[in-house]
Amino acid sequence: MSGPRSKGSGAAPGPAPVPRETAIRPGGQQRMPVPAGTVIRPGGWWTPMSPEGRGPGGGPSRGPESVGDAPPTGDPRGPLAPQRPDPGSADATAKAHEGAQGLTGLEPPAATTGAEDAAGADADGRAPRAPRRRTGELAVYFVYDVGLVGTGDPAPVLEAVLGAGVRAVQFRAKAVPDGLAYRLARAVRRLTAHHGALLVINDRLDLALAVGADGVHVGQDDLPADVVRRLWPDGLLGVSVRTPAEARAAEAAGADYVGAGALRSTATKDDARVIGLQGLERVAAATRLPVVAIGGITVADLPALRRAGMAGVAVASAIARAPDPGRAAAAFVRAWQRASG
Ligand SMILES: Cc1ncc(COP(=O)(O)OP(=O)(O)O)c(N)n1
Ligand SMILES: Cc1nc(C(=O)O)sc1CCOP(=O)(O)O
Ligand SMILES: [Mg+2]
Repeated sequence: MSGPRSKGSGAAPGPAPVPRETAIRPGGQQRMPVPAGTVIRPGGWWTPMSPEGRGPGGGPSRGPESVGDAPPTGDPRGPLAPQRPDPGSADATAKAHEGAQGLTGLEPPAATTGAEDAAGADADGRAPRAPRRRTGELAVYFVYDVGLVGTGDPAPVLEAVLGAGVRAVQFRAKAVPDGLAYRLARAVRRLTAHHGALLVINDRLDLALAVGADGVHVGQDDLPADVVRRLWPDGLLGVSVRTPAEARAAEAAGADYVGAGALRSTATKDDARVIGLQGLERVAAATRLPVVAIGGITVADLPALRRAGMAGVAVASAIARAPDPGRAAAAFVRAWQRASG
């Protein structure tokens, strides 16, 4: 669903089964088709790509075959352990995409995970809030960029980040083979659901549906926002904008929030166009939608971004590349609370 080759993170296609470590380089992105007429309903490995070959937090890289070693959810079979699909659920849809590797560890749709309270129960504490009503949880929105973190087990980074109070994760996998992207996204779904956090998939409606994500984020060169909204009426929909006009169009198309940026240039997305703080302010003034700033954001930016009317910050490298991602995430959460108080 992305435009022709978004830059900033890409992967060399890897053979099946999952390669032990897949190098992430700019390149093409494969697609997984959504069957026509699909009814759309809401719903570990660790091989970070640091030049030193060390994982976030300084730990060693681990191969995918160690997935079952350290289950994040208490499932002794590990994060990709088989789950029984609910017929008609996104899980069942996903099973159809399993292929020869037989991994079936898809988390059920969010509405049935049992994580509803943490996932945002209504004031009465009974009914889970629909993803579209949870934009307040985008305050510190972690972009889990496979180009930064690698194709290894998402658990160490995400357990740390989610444990630090981050309530929303975007899964961004550029130029990653479909099967691998699916398995990674499924593991991320499992972890986010366990923590009651939102999961938004970058670019790809098909992948979002396949793993039972809460939403999808599309840019100006991706599948048009009004088309996504028509196909997924209940999904949380984010749209990237740079101008007031784009923000108004996103609102008209049915977006739930806009991602605005870049605040500054960033190695995570080398084709990002900088609009700066003033550009962000202009976007915020043009729409009633929550505006999430993105692009090179650090903790020190949060007070100014809050004053500029931002509803949140989307952050990749300042967390993923930090020596201790959990600590970095906690600093963002604290700084946002302070800036908002
Ligand atoms: C929260 C948020 N805002 C903006 C973007 C950028 O989306 P896009 O312009 O489609 O670029 P890619 O991320 O697809 O390269 C985003 N991902 N998230
Ligand atoms: C994914 C993305 N979109 C951008 C935009 O300007 O639209 S900037 C960006 C990268 C965000 O990562 P980091 O926090 O490492 O800069
Ligand atoms: Mg995009």
